Amino acid sequence: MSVFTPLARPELETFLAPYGLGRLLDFQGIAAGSENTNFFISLEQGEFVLTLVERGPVQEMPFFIELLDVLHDADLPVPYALRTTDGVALRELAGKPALLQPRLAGKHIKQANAQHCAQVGELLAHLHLATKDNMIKRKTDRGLDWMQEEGAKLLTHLDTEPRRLLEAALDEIAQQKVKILALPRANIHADLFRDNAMFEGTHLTGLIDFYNACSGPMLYDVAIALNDWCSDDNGVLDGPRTRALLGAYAALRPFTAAEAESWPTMLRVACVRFWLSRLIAAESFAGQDVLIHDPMEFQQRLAQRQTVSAMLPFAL
Ligand SMILES: Nc1ncnc2c1ncn2[C@@H]1O[C@H](COP(=O)(O)OP(=O)(O)O)[C@@H](O)[C@H]1O
Ligand SMILES: N[C@@H](CCOP(=O)(O)O)C(=O)O
Repeated sequence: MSVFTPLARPELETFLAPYGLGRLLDFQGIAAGSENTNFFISLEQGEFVLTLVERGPVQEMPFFIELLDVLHDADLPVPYALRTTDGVALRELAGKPALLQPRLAGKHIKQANAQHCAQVGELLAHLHLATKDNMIKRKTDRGLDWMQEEGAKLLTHLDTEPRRLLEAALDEIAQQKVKILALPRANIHADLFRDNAMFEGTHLTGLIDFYNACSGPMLYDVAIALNDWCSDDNGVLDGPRTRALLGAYAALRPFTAAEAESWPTMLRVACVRFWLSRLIAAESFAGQDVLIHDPMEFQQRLAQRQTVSAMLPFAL
């Protein structure tokens, strides 16, 4: 489980009172998630999620709150910080920054099909279109510099084969960095995995967990999503799901020629990002009661992305 900070009913009741949403009926810690403490909260006036921010860029909470307001105002299905009757969005509980958000309907899906992937592509394009002309600047703390720095440190922890794979990827990042950073930018989710989307049947009801969101190349966001939504169990990209996600995205925001050229590199960079963060998490949380994702999954995906056959549909 990942409830890092347990809460007692009286402190919750005191915290929730200023929202004016009625009495606390029930609350339950959420086991899923690996970064923050989350609770499902039932109040007389509805269902909510309380998040205590445990790690990561705590000082940048105003960015996340502003971005979610922008996306909510653009009618995208995202949570957003509710305000107390005095208008306060970011509060503190048990010494941690705390937010109350509406609970989105739906649940995560494990097995994605082409219909799910098309909706993910469409929503991702809407997210980028809603922010690309008024991007709220935030440099990611897990960008190319971070990959180069952490990757170099981790090389010595790896066996020969994965070390060669990572070395080649780090060399490519060094060579392609300028090109990657010059690609078209917007605010990006940067972690659009299956466990950050909610579905009712094949209908995408929401996107959650914006704590990796930043300003960055839109193509990077597409590559991150594709690597999770469209990989098979061997890390190979599945044709129908890949075409569905890319086609739905490009129908709303056509890719540029520069993006098409950088596509194979971007798929590899997106693998490196999560291979490294999972290796680091596996080392730092070993033996603890924290959800750790398997680093091997991204090692395997990176190995499979050495040759990329899926072309990016782009506007001429
Ligand atoms: N607004 C929300 N609506 C519905 N469920 C949510 C919402 N926010 C979080 N959850 C639930 O909590 C779980 C963990 O949330 P997440 O933001 O992914 O945590 P973490 O930041 O720790 O990874 C999600 O998998 C989801 O089930
Ligand atoms: N979706 C990621 C976890 C989130 O990344 P992090 O760097 O914020 O831990 C994964 O599956 O690895």
